[in-house]
Amino acid sequence: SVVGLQASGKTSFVNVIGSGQWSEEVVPTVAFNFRKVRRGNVTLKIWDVAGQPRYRSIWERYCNGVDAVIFVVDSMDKEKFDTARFELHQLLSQPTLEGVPLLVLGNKNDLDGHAPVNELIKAL
Ligand SMILES: Nc1nc2c(ncn2[C@@H]2O[C@H](COP(=O)(O)OP(=O)(O)OP(=O)(O)O)[C@@H](O)[C@H]2O)c(=O)[nH]1
Ligand SMILES: [Mg+2]
Repeated sequence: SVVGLQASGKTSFVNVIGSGQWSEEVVPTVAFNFRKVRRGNVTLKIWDVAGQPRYRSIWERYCNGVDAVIFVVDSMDKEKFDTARFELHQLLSQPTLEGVPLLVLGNKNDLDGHAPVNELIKAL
């Protein structure tokens, strides 16, 4: 399951994993997208969940029972780190998520001025 604030780049990330292609033509996700991606003998079933405030309460439903959660952060958007931190910790405090592996992915690090990893760790 891929979650994180709106415009952090979740759908773009899943597109790149799925088709190896980057597109500027990405629209904000409504609710969620489901995508199956095959890599060798592995099939990834990916929930790409919407990040706008009204959808955040459904994250838990898509994270509950998965093999891993990826929390995507826009490492350029420092003003949203506090909100990202709040939402991440809110999600992790759900009893249903106990023991689920988590990857925090600092995205948009192609842009000049993005927060380095240790700043992201501190902020989140
Ligand atoms: N420079 C740069 N831009 C990115 C990157 N990833 C995504 N973007 C841009 O960020 C914007 C939002 O990307 P989306 O993939 O739609 O973000 P999202 O997290 O799926 O957003 P929601 O579906 O609304 O939750 C788009 O304009 C993307 O082109 C990246 O790694 N670098
Ligand atoms: Mg999206």
